[in-house]
Amino acid sequence: MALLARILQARLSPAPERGGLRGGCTPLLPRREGARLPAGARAEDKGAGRPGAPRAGGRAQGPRSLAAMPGPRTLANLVEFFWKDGFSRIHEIQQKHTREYGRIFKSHFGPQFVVSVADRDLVAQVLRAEGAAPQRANMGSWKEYRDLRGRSTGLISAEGDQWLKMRSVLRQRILKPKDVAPFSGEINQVIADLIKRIYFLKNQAEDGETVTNINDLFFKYSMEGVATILYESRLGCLESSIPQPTEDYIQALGLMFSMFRTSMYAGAIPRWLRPLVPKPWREFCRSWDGLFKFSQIHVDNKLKAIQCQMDRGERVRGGLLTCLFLSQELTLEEIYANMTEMLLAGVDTTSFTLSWAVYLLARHPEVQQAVYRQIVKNLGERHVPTGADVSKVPLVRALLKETLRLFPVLPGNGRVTQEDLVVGGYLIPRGTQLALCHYATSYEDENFPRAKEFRPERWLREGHLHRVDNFGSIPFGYGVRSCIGRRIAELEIHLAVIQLLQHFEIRTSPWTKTVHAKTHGLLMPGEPIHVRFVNRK
Ligand code: HEM
Repeated sequence: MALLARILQARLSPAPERGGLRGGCTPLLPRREGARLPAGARAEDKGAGRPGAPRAGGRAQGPRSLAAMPGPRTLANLVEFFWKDGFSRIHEIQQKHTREYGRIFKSHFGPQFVVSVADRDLVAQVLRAEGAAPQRANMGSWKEYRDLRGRSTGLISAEGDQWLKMRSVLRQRILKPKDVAPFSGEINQVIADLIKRIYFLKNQAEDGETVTNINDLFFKYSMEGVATILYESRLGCLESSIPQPTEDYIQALGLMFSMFRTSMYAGAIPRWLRPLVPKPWREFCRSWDGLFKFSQIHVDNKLKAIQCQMDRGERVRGGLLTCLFLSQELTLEEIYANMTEMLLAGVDTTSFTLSWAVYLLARHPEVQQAVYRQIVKNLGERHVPTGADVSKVPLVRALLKETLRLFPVLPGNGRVTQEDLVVGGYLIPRGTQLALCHYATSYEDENFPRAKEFRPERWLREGHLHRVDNFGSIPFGYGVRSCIGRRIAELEIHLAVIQLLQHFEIRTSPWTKTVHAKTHGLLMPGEPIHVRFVNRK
Protein backbone atom coordinates (compact mmCIF):
# COMPACT_ATOMS: atom_id res chain seq x y z
CA MET A 1 0.00 0.00 0.00
CA ALA A 2 2.70 2.42 1.01
CA LEU A 3 4.59 1.74 -2.21
CA LEU A 4 1.46 2.22 -4.30
CA ALA A 5 0.76 5.48 -2.50
CA ARG A 6 4.29 6.63 -3.22
CA ILE A 7 4.02 5.76 -6.89
CA LEU A 8 0.71 7.57 -7.18
CA GLN A 9 2.20 10.47 -5.29
CA ALA A 10 5.23 10.55 -7.54
CA ARG A 11 2.98 10.80 -10.57
CA LEU A 12 1.00 13.61 -9.05
CA SER A 13 3.99 15.50 -7.70
CA PRO A 14 7.19 15.28 -9.70
CA ALA A 15 10.11 15.86 -7.31
CA PRO A 16 12.24 18.84 -8.23
CA GLU A 17 15.94 18.35 -8.66
CA ARG A 18 17.85 19.12 -5.52
CA GLY A 19 20.16 21.89 -6.47
CA GLY A 20 22.00 22.93 -3.33
CA LEU A 21 21.51 26.38 -1.99
CA ARG A 22 20.75 28.29 -5.11
CA GLY A 23 18.50 25.99 -7.00
CA GLY A 24 16.19 23.11 -6.43
CA CYS A 25 13.70 24.88 -4.18
CA THR A 26 10.04 24.86 -4.94
CA PRO A 27 9.24 28.43 -5.87
CA LEU A 28 6.89 30.14 -3.47
CA LEU A 29 3.66 30.29 -5.34
CA PRO A 30 1.02 32.90 -4.65
CA ARG A 31 -2.18 31.35 -3.36
CA ARG A 32 -4.25 30.08 -6.21
CA GLU A 33 -7.72 31.15 -5.28
CA GLY A 34 -10.10 28.25 -5.46
CA ALA A 35 -7.34 25.75 -6.18
CA ARG A 36 -8.84 22.37 -5.50
CA LEU A 37 -7.27 19.26 -4.25
CA PRO A 38 -7.09 16.42 -6.69
CA ALA A 39 -9.73 13.80 -6.09
CA GLY A 40 -8.59 11.25 -3.53
CA ALA A 41 -5.70 13.42 -2.42
CA ARG A 42 -6.18 12.52 1.21
CA ALA A 43 -5.60 8.84 0.66
CA GLU A 44 -2.71 9.40 -1.71
CA ASP A 45 -1.09 11.85 0.60
CA LYS A 46 -0.78 9.27 3.34
CA GLY A 47 2.60 8.36 1.94
CA ALA A 48 3.65 11.89 1.13
CA GLY A 49 6.56 13.29 2.98
CA ARG A 50 7.82 9.91 4.10
CA PRO A 51 11.47 9.23 3.41
CA GLY A 52 11.76 8.52 -0.26
CA ALA A 53 8.52 10.26 -1.11
CA PRO A 54 8.67 13.28 -3.35
CA ARG A 55 9.63 16.36 -1.40
CA ALA A 56 7.80 19.06 -3.18
CA GLY A 57 5.43 19.28 -6.00
CA GLY A 58 1.78 19.20 -6.74
CA ARG A 59 2.36 21.99 -9.19
CA ALA A 60 0.55 20.26 -12.00
CA GLN A 61 -2.49 19.56 -9.83
CA GLY A 62 -2.25 22.48 -7.45
CA PRO A 63 -0.90 22.37 -3.94
CA ARG A 64 -2.28 19.99 -1.36
CA SER A 65 -4.10 21.23 1.71
CA LEU A 66 -2.85 20.92 5.29
CA ALA A 67 -5.52 18.29 5.85
CA ALA A 68 -3.45 16.00 3.65
CA MET A 69 -0.23 16.62 5.53
CA PRO A 70 1.01 13.72 7.67
CA GLY A 71 1.88 14.16 11.33
CA PRO A 72 1.55 12.69 14.81
CA ARG A 73 -1.90 12.48 16.33
CA THR A 74 -2.82 15.24 18.77
CA LEU A 75 -3.23 12.89 21.70
CA ALA A 76 0.06 11.10 21.01
CA ASN A 77 1.80 14.45 20.86
CA LEU A 78 0.30 15.62 24.13
CA VAL A 79 1.38 12.40 25.82
CA GLU A 80 4.88 12.71 24.30
CA PHE A 81 5.38 16.27 25.50
CA PHE A 82 3.41 16.59 28.72
CA TRP A 83 3.53 13.03 30.01
CA LYS A 84 6.88 11.76 28.75
CA ASP A 85 8.66 15.11 29.21
CA GLY A 86 9.15 15.62 25.48
CA PHE A 87 10.28 19.18 26.14
CA SER A 88 13.66 17.80 27.21
CA ARG A 89 13.87 15.69 24.04
CA ILE A 90 12.66 18.12 21.39
CA HIS A 91 15.75 17.43 19.26
CA GLU A 92 15.18 13.66 19.30
CA ILE A 93 11.46 14.02 18.68
CA GLN A 94 12.27 16.19 15.67
CA GLN A 95 14.36 13.36 14.22
CA LYS A 96 11.81 10.70 15.15
CA HIS A 97 8.93 12.59 13.56
CA THR A 98 11.00 13.31 10.45
CA ARG A 99 11.69 9.60 10.11
CA GLU A 100 8.04 8.72 10.64
CA TYR A 101 6.24 11.47 8.72
CA GLY A 102 8.80 12.91 6.34
CA ARG A 103 10.43 16.26 5.94
CA ILE A 104 7.31 18.32 6.30
CA PHE A 105 4.68 17.36 8.86
CA LYS A 106 2.07 18.89 11.11
CA SER A 107 1.58 18.70 14.88
CA HIS A 108 -0.64 20.09 17.59
CA PHE A 109 0.82 21.40 20.86
CA GLY A 110 -2.11 22.18 23.09
CA PRO A 111 -3.95 24.96 21.30
CA GLN A 112 -1.08 25.53 18.90
CA PHE A 113 -0.90 24.10 15.41
CA VAL A 114 2.58 23.83 13.92
CA VAL A 115 3.95 22.78 10.55
CA SER A 116 7.48 21.42 10.90
CA VAL A 117 9.98 21.70 8.07
CA ALA A 118 12.98 19.37 8.32
CA ASP A 119 14.49 19.72 4.88
CA ARG A 120 17.50 21.88 4.02
CA ASP A 121 16.12 23.21 0.78
CA LEU A 122 12.64 23.85 2.13
CA VAL A 123 14.13 25.70 5.11
CA ALA A 124 16.14 27.80 2.64
CA GLN A 125 13.00 28.42 0.62
CA VAL A 126 11.02 29.63 3.65
CA LEU A 127 13.79 31.89 4.96
CA ARG A 128 14.70 33.35 1.58
CA ALA A 129 11.11 34.37 0.97
CA GLU A 130 10.81 36.33 4.21
CA GLY A 131 9.54 39.89 4.10
CA ALA A 132 10.99 42.99 5.75
CA ALA A 133 9.87 42.07 9.28
CA PRO A 134 9.59 38.30 9.74
CA GLN A 135 7.42 37.19 12.60
CA ARG A 136 8.83 34.87 15.24
CA ALA A 137 6.44 32.13 16.27
CA ASN A 138 5.03 31.62 19.70
CA MET A 139 5.88 34.94 21.34
CA GLY A 140 2.33 35.58 22.57
CA SER A 141 3.13 34.90 26.23
CA TRP A 142 6.17 37.22 26.12
CA LYS A 143 4.08 40.00 24.62
CA GLU A 144 1.28 39.39 27.12
CA TYR A 145 3.67 39.77 30.06
CA ARG A 146 4.99 43.06 28.67
CA ASP A 147 1.49 44.43 28.13
CA LEU A 148 0.52 43.37 31.64
CA ARG A 149 3.45 45.20 33.25
CA GLY A 150 3.51 48.15 30.86
CA ARG A 151 6.95 47.08 29.60
CA SER A 152 8.35 47.47 26.11
CA THR A 153 9.16 44.53 23.90
CA GLY A 154 12.81 43.91 23.00
CA LEU A 155 14.25 42.58 19.79
CA ILE A 156 13.30 38.96 20.47
CA SER A 157 9.66 39.63 21.34
CA ALA A 158 8.90 42.65 19.14
CA GLU A 159 7.14 42.41 15.80
CA GLY A 160 6.42 44.64 12.83
CA ASP A 161 7.39 48.31 12.87
CA GLN A 162 8.50 48.21 16.49
CA TRP A 163 10.94 45.43 15.69
CA LEU A 164 12.14 47.14 12.50
CA LYS A 165 12.92 50.32 14.39
CA MET A 166 14.90 48.60 17.15
CA ARG A 167 16.67 46.25 14.80
CA SER A 168 17.83 49.11 12.58
CA VAL A 169 19.33 50.85 15.64
CA LEU A 170 21.07 47.78 17.04
CA ARG A 171 22.27 46.36 13.76
CA GLN A 172 24.41 49.44 13.17
CA ARG A 173 26.30 48.70 16.36
CA ILE A 174 26.83 44.95 16.70
CA LEU A 175 25.91 43.11 13.52
CA LYS A 176 29.27 42.91 11.76
CA PRO A 177 32.58 41.45 12.94
CA LYS A 178 34.19 44.88 12.62
CA ASP A 179 31.53 46.37 14.93
CA VAL A 180 32.39 43.99 17.73
CA ALA A 181 36.18 43.71 17.18
CA PRO A 182 36.74 46.79 19.40
CA PHE A 183 35.31 44.76 22.32
CA SER A 184 38.34 42.42 22.10
CA GLY A 185 40.15 44.29 24.91
CA GLU A 186 37.25 43.92 27.34
CA ILE A 187 36.70 40.27 26.40
CA ASN A 188 40.40 39.52 26.82
CA GLN A 189 40.29 40.89 30.35
CA VAL A 190 37.46 38.49 31.10
CA ILE A 191 39.45 35.65 29.51
CA ALA A 192 42.46 36.53 31.68
CA ASP A 193 40.16 36.07 34.71
CA LEU A 194 38.85 32.80 33.26
CA ILE A 195 42.38 31.42 32.90
CA LYS A 196 43.24 32.51 36.45
CA ARG A 197 40.11 30.78 37.67
CA ILE A 198 41.10 27.57 35.87
CA TYR A 199 44.53 27.62 37.55
CA PHE A 200 42.81 28.16 40.88
CA LEU A 201 40.38 25.28 40.35
CA LYS A 202 43.14 22.95 39.10
CA ASN A 203 45.18 23.67 42.20
CA GLN A 204 42.27 22.63 44.34
CA ALA A 205 41.85 19.34 42.48
CA GLU A 206 43.44 16.15 43.83
CA ASP A 207 45.30 15.50 40.57
CA GLY A 208 46.14 19.18 40.08
CA GLU A 209 44.50 19.12 36.66
CA THR A 210 40.82 18.26 36.71
CA VAL A 211 38.18 20.94 36.61
CA THR A 212 34.80 19.54 37.40
CA ASN A 213 31.69 21.03 35.88
CA ILE A 214 33.13 23.26 33.19
CA ASN A 215 29.50 24.07 32.35
CA ASP A 216 29.38 26.21 35.47
CA LEU A 217 32.75 27.82 34.71
CA PHE A 218 31.76 28.79 31.18
CA PHE A 219 28.37 29.99 32.34
CA LYS A 220 30.18 32.51 34.55
CA TYR A 221 32.57 33.41 31.75
CA SER A 222 29.72 34.00 29.28
CA MET A 223 27.73 36.03 31.72
CA GLU A 224 30.71 38.18 32.60
CA GLY A 225 31.66 38.55 28.92
CA VAL A 226 28.28 39.57 27.60
CA ALA A 227 27.53 41.85 30.59
CA THR A 228 30.85 43.60 29.97
CA ILE A 229 29.61 44.45 26.50
CA LEU A 230 25.96 45.12 27.29
CA TYR A 231 26.26 47.03 30.59
CA GLU A 232 29.83 48.21 30.16
CA SER A 233 30.56 47.00 33.66
CA ARG A 234 32.07 43.97 35.36
CA LEU A 235 29.96 41.69 37.56
CA GLY A 236 32.69 39.69 39.29
CA CYS A 237 31.31 36.28 38.24
CA LEU A 238 34.80 34.77 37.97
CA GLU A 239 36.06 35.94 41.33
CA SER A 240 36.51 33.44 44.17
CA SER A 241 34.08 35.32 46.29
CA ILE A 242 31.30 36.52 44.08
CA PRO A 243 29.77 39.84 45.17
CA GLN A 244 26.29 39.39 46.66
CA PRO A 245 24.47 41.41 43.98
CA THR A 246 26.11 39.24 41.32
CA GLU A 247 25.22 36.12 43.27
CA ASP A 248 21.61 37.33 43.28
CA TYR A 249 21.92 37.94 39.61
CA ILE A 250 23.20 34.41 38.95
CA GLN A 251 20.17 33.14 40.82
CA ALA A 252 17.97 35.36 38.69
CA LEU A 253 19.61 33.96 35.59
CA GLY A 254 19.03 30.43 36.85
CA LEU A 255 15.40 31.31 37.23
CA MET A 256 15.45 32.92 33.83
CA PHE A 257 16.89 29.80 32.34
CA SER A 258 14.35 27.48 33.89
CA MET A 259 11.86 29.93 32.48
CA PHE A 260 12.49 28.71 28.95
CA ARG A 261 10.72 25.59 29.95
CA THR A 262 8.12 27.45 31.97
CA SER A 263 7.60 29.72 29.03
CA MET A 264 6.91 26.76 26.79
CA TYR A 265 4.37 25.40 29.22
CA ALA A 266 2.95 28.88 29.80
CA GLY A 267 2.52 29.33 26.05
CA ALA A 268 1.09 25.87 25.52
CA ILE A 269 -1.55 26.17 28.24
CA PRO A 270 -4.57 28.10 26.99
CA ARG A 271 -5.57 31.22 28.93
CA TRP A 272 -8.88 29.75 30.02
CA LEU A 273 -7.00 26.92 31.77
CA ARG A 274 -4.85 29.30 33.84
CA PRO A 275 -7.20 29.47 36.84
CA LEU A 276 -6.95 25.67 37.05
CA VAL A 277 -3.20 25.44 36.33
CA PRO A 278 -1.88 28.78 37.57
CA LYS A 279 1.76 27.89 38.32
CA PRO A 280 3.41 28.14 34.88
CA TRP A 281 2.04 31.60 34.17
CA ARG A 282 2.81 32.82 37.71
CA GLU A 283 6.40 31.56 37.50
CA PHE A 284 6.78 32.98 34.05
CA CYS A 285 5.82 36.47 35.27
CA ARG A 286 7.96 36.18 38.39
CA SER A 287 11.09 35.32 36.44
CA TRP A 288 10.56 38.13 33.96
CA ASP A 289 10.06 40.54 36.89
CA GLY A 290 13.48 39.47 38.21
CA LEU A 291 15.18 39.85 34.86
CA PHE A 292 13.81 43.26 34.09
CA LYS A 293 14.66 44.42 37.61
CA PHE A 294 18.28 43.33 37.33
CA SER A 295 18.77 44.83 33.91
CA GLN A 296 17.18 48.07 35.01
CA ILE A 297 19.62 48.38 37.93
CA HIS A 298 22.60 48.08 35.61
CA VAL A 299 21.21 50.35 32.95
CA ASP A 300 20.32 52.99 35.56
CA ASN A 301 23.81 52.76 37.10
CA LYS A 302 25.38 53.45 33.75
CA LEU A 303 22.97 56.26 33.07
CA LYS A 304 23.86 57.91 36.39
CA ALA A 305 27.58 57.56 35.66
CA ILE A 306 27.13 59.21 32.27
CA GLN A 307 25.05 61.98 33.83
CA CYS A 308 27.82 62.67 36.34
CA GLN A 309 30.40 62.82 33.56
CA MET A 310 28.26 65.26 31.64
CA ASP A 311 27.67 67.37 34.75
CA ARG A 312 31.43 67.61 35.18
CA GLY A 313 31.69 68.76 31.58
CA GLU A 314 33.66 65.66 30.56
CA ARG A 315 33.50 64.15 27.12
CA VAL A 316 31.38 61.00 27.27
CA ARG A 317 32.68 58.02 25.35
CA GLY A 318 31.79 54.39 25.75
CA GLY A 319 30.39 51.21 24.32
CA LEU A 320 27.00 49.95 23.29
CA LEU A 321 24.90 51.24 26.17
CA THR A 322 26.53 54.66 26.13
CA CYS A 323 25.88 54.97 22.39
CA LEU A 324 22.25 54.00 22.90
CA PHE A 325 21.80 56.68 25.56
CA LEU A 326 23.54 59.38 23.60
CA SER A 327 21.84 58.70 20.29
CA GLN A 328 18.37 58.70 21.93
CA GLU A 329 17.08 56.51 19.13
CA LEU A 330 15.49 54.15 21.64
CA THR A 331 13.36 55.11 24.63
CA LEU A 332 14.60 54.17 28.10
CA GLU A 333 11.95 51.43 28.31
CA GLU A 334 13.15 50.03 24.99
CA ILE A 335 16.73 50.05 26.26
CA TYR A 336 15.68 48.14 29.40
CA ALA A 337 13.80 45.61 27.31
CA ASN A 338 16.60 45.08 24.83
CA MET A 339 19.28 44.75 27.47
CA THR A 340 17.09 42.23 29.31
CA GLU A 341 16.38 40.19 26.22
CA MET A 342 19.96 40.31 24.91
CA LEU A 343 21.30 39.13 28.23
CA LEU A 344 18.77 36.33 28.24
CA ALA A 345 19.80 35.40 24.71
CA GLY A 346 23.52 35.81 25.24
CA VAL A 347 24.55 33.78 28.30
CA ASP A 348 23.42 30.17 28.03
CA THR A 349 23.79 30.09 24.27
CA THR A 350 27.45 31.03 24.45
CA SER A 351 28.25 28.99 27.53
CA PHE A 352 26.67 25.77 26.24
CA THR A 353 28.52 26.14 22.96
CA LEU A 354 31.85 26.70 24.67
CA SER A 355 31.23 23.71 26.96
CA TRP A 356 30.46 21.48 23.98
CA ALA A 357 33.50 22.78 22.06
CA VAL A 358 35.86 22.02 24.96
CA TYR A 359 34.24 18.61 25.47
CA LEU A 360 34.70 17.77 21.78
CA LEU A 361 38.34 18.93 21.86
CA ALA A 362 39.00 16.71 24.88
CA ARG A 363 37.39 13.76 23.12
CA HIS A 364 39.27 14.35 19.86
CA PRO A 365 42.93 14.97 20.70
CA GLU A 366 43.96 14.75 17.04
CA VAL A 367 41.63 17.64 16.15
CA GLN A 368 42.83 19.57 19.17
CA GLN A 369 46.44 19.07 18.10
CA ALA A 370 45.69 20.37 14.58
CA VAL A 371 43.91 23.46 15.94
CA TYR A 372 46.73 24.13 18.41
CA ARG A 373 49.40 23.75 15.73
CA GLN A 374 47.61 26.31 13.56
CA ILE A 375 47.34 28.74 16.48
CA VAL A 376 51.05 28.44 17.26
CA LYS A 377 52.05 28.72 13.61
CA ASN A 378 49.85 31.68 12.70
CA LEU A 379 49.54 33.56 15.98
CA GLY A 380 52.26 32.28 18.31
CA GLU A 381 52.29 30.54 21.66
CA ARG A 382 51.46 33.51 23.82
CA HIS A 383 50.15 36.23 21.52
CA VAL A 384 46.90 37.59 22.99
CA PRO A 385 44.56 37.52 19.99
CA THR A 386 42.10 40.20 18.95
CA GLY A 387 39.06 39.93 16.70
CA ALA A 388 41.28 40.79 13.72
CA ASP A 389 43.44 37.69 14.37
CA VAL A 390 40.62 35.18 14.13
CA SER A 391 40.70 34.97 10.33
CA LYS A 392 44.29 33.67 10.62
CA VAL A 393 43.11 30.53 12.40
CA PRO A 394 40.35 29.09 10.19
CA LEU A 395 40.36 25.84 12.16
CA VAL A 396 39.13 27.71 15.23
CA ARG A 397 36.21 29.06 13.23
CA ALA A 398 35.59 25.62 11.75
CA LEU A 399 35.60 24.14 15.26
CA LEU A 400 32.81 26.51 16.30
CA LYS A 401 30.74 25.78 13.21
CA GLU A 402 31.10 22.04 13.66
CA THR A 403 30.27 22.28 17.37
CA LEU A 404 27.12 24.22 16.56
CA ARG A 405 26.19 21.76 13.83
CA LEU A 406 26.34 18.84 16.26
CA PHE A 407 24.87 20.81 19.15
CA PRO A 408 22.85 23.71 17.73
CA VAL A 409 21.85 25.65 20.81
CA LEU A 410 18.46 26.26 19.30
CA PRO A 411 17.49 22.86 17.89
CA GLY A 412 14.68 24.55 15.98
CA ASN A 413 13.42 27.97 15.15
CA GLY A 414 9.95 29.36 14.59
CA ARG A 415 8.17 31.62 12.20
CA VAL A 416 4.61 32.66 11.50
CA THR A 417 3.92 32.84 7.79
CA GLN A 418 2.97 36.32 6.67
CA GLU A 419 1.59 35.23 3.31
CA ASP A 420 0.10 32.07 1.90
CA LEU A 421 2.99 29.86 0.84
CA VAL A 422 3.42 26.63 -1.01
CA VAL A 423 6.12 24.60 0.71
CA GLY A 424 6.92 21.04 -0.19
CA GLY A 425 3.79 20.91 -2.33
CA TYR A 426 1.46 21.96 0.52
CA LEU A 427 -0.49 25.16 0.73
CA ILE A 428 0.46 26.79 4.03
CA PRO A 429 -2.04 29.55 4.79
CA ARG A 430 -0.92 32.91 6.11
CA GLY A 431 -0.65 32.96 9.91
CA THR A 432 0.54 29.33 10.22
CA GLN A 433 3.28 28.57 12.73
CA LEU A 434 6.31 26.98 11.13
CA ALA A 435 8.97 25.08 13.06
CA LEU A 436 12.27 24.90 11.21
CA CYS A 437 13.96 21.71 12.39
CA HIS A 438 17.65 22.60 12.35
CA TYR A 439 18.74 19.72 14.54
CA ALA A 440 17.24 17.14 12.19
CA THR A 441 18.81 18.68 9.07
CA SER A 442 22.19 19.00 10.80
CA TYR A 443 22.38 15.24 11.21
CA GLU A 444 21.49 14.25 7.65
CA ASP A 445 24.29 12.54 5.73
CA GLU A 446 22.90 14.04 2.57
CA ASN A 447 23.65 17.51 3.94
CA PHE A 448 26.83 16.62 5.79
CA PRO A 449 28.60 13.42 4.77
CA ARG A 450 29.20 11.20 7.84
CA ALA A 451 27.02 13.64 9.71
CA LYS A 452 27.37 12.01 13.14
CA GLU A 453 31.13 12.50 13.10
CA PHE A 454 32.93 15.51 14.52
CA ARG A 455 34.95 16.79 11.57
CA PRO A 456 35.62 20.54 11.76
CA GLU A 457 37.67 20.40 8.57
CA ARG A 458 34.44 19.98 6.60
CA TRP A 459 33.93 23.73 7.08
CA LEU A 460 37.27 24.81 5.66
CA ARG A 461 37.08 26.70 2.41
CA GLU A 462 39.19 25.52 -0.46
CA GLY A 463 40.39 28.83 -1.76
CA HIS A 464 38.01 31.70 -2.16
CA LEU A 465 35.82 30.08 -4.79
CA HIS A 466 34.48 27.32 -2.63
CA ARG A 467 32.03 28.77 -0.14
CA VAL A 468 31.07 26.23 2.48
CA ASP A 469 27.54 27.21 3.34
CA ASN A 470 24.67 24.98 4.06
CA PHE A 471 21.11 25.61 5.16
CA GLY A 472 21.30 22.23 6.87
CA SER A 473 23.09 24.00 9.71
CA ILE A 474 22.22 27.62 10.41
CA PRO A 475 22.71 27.88 14.17
CA PHE A 476 22.33 31.66 14.18
CA GLY A 477 19.37 31.66 11.83
CA TYR A 478 19.41 33.38 8.49
CA GLY A 479 18.41 36.71 7.00
CA VAL A 480 17.06 39.92 8.48
CA ARG A 481 15.81 38.30 11.67
CA SER A 482 18.90 36.20 12.36
CA CYS A 483 20.81 36.39 15.65
CA ILE A 484 21.97 39.94 16.24
CA GLY A 485 24.45 38.78 18.90
CA ARG A 486 26.21 36.34 16.57
CA ARG A 487 29.39 38.35 16.25
CA ILE A 488 29.57 38.94 20.00
CA ALA A 489 29.16 35.21 20.68
CA GLU A 490 31.76 34.32 18.06
CA LEU A 491 34.24 36.81 19.45
CA GLU A 492 33.78 35.47 22.98
CA ILE A 493 34.17 31.85 21.87
CA HIS A 494 36.98 32.28 19.33
CA LEU A 495 39.15 34.34 21.66
CA ALA A 496 38.50 32.00 24.59
CA VAL A 497 39.31 28.83 22.60
CA ILE A 498 42.55 30.31 21.27
CA GLN A 499 43.76 31.31 24.71
CA LEU A 500 42.61 28.13 26.42
CA LEU A 501 44.64 26.11 23.92
CA GLN A 502 47.64 28.43 24.25
CA HIS A 503 47.66 27.76 28.00
CA PHE A 504 46.46 24.18 28.29
CA GLU A 505 46.17 20.84 26.62
CA ILE A 506 42.60 19.75 27.29
CA ARG A 507 42.25 16.06 28.13
CA THR A 508 39.54 13.77 29.30
CA SER A 509 39.65 12.73 32.93
CA PRO A 510 38.55 9.45 34.52
CA TRP A 511 35.32 11.34 35.31
CA THR A 512 34.68 12.43 31.75
CA LYS A 513 31.55 10.56 30.71
CA THR A 514 29.82 10.49 27.39
CA VAL A 515 27.63 13.52 27.67
CA HIS A 516 24.22 13.48 26.05
CA ALA A 517 22.36 16.54 24.88
CA LYS A 518 19.19 17.55 26.61
CA THR A 519 16.77 20.20 25.44
CA HIS A 520 15.67 22.69 28.01
CA GLY A 521 14.37 25.17 25.51
CA LEU A 522 18.01 25.27 24.44
CA LEU A 523 20.16 22.26 23.63
CA MET A 524 22.43 21.82 26.63
CA PRO A 525 24.86 19.23 28.00
CA GLY A 526 22.70 16.81 29.96
CA GLU A 527 25.39 16.26 32.63
CA PRO A 528 28.27 18.25 34.10
CA ILE A 529 31.39 17.99 31.94
CA HIS A 530 34.71 17.28 33.68
CA VAL A 531 38.04 17.70 31.87
CA ARG A 532 41.71 18.04 32.69
CA PHE A 533 43.54 21.25 31.84
CA VAL A 534 47.20 20.23 31.49
CA ASN A 535 49.66 23.14 31.51
CA ARG A 536 51.45 23.59 28.19
CA LYS A 537 54.74 24.43 29.80
C1 HEM B 1 26.38 30.59 20.39
C2 HEM B 1 25.63 31.63 20.70
C3 HEM B 1 24.32 31.99 20.09
C4 HEM B 1 23.49 31.26 19.27
C5 HEM B 1 23.70 29.86 18.74
C6 HEM B 1 22.36 32.09 18.97
C7 HEM B 1 21.31 31.71 18.15
C8 HEM B 1 20.22 32.51 17.85
C9 HEM B 1 19.14 32.13 16.99
C10 HEM B 1 19.02 30.79 16.27
C11 HEM B 1 18.28 33.16 16.95
C12 HEM B 1 16.97 33.19 16.17
C13 HEM B 1 17.25 33.75 14.80
C14 HEM B 1 16.04 33.71 13.88
O1 HEM B 1 14.92 33.77 14.37
O2 HEM B 1 16.25 33.57 12.67
C15 HEM B 1 18.80 34.20 17.77
C16 HEM B 1 18.18 35.42 17.96
C17 HEM B 1 18.68 36.41 18.77
N1 HEM B 1 19.86 36.38 19.47
FE1 HEM B 1 21.22 34.89 19.46
N2 HEM B 1 22.49 33.27 19.61
C18 HEM B 1 23.68 33.27 20.29
C19 HEM B 1 24.21 34.30 21.06
C20 HEM B 1 23.63 35.52 21.24
C21 HEM B 1 24.20 36.62 21.98
C22 HEM B 1 25.59 36.61 22.62
C23 HEM B 1 23.28 37.64 21.97
C24 HEM B 1 23.35 39.01 22.57
C25 HEM B 1 24.42 39.60 22.98
C26 HEM B 1 22.14 37.18 21.20
C27 HEM B 1 21.02 37.93 20.97
C28 HEM B 1 19.97 37.55 20.16
C29 HEM B 1 18.81 38.37 19.91
C30 HEM B 1 18.52 39.75 20.50
C31 HEM B 1 18.00 37.67 19.02
C32 HEM B 1 16.67 38.14 18.41
C33 HEM B 1 16.99 38.84 17.09
C34 HEM B 1 15.77 39.43 16.39
O3 HEM B 1 14.68 38.89 16.55
O4 HEM B 1 15.94 40.41 15.68
N3 HEM B 1 22.39 35.90 20.76
N4 HEM B 1 19.99 33.77 18.32
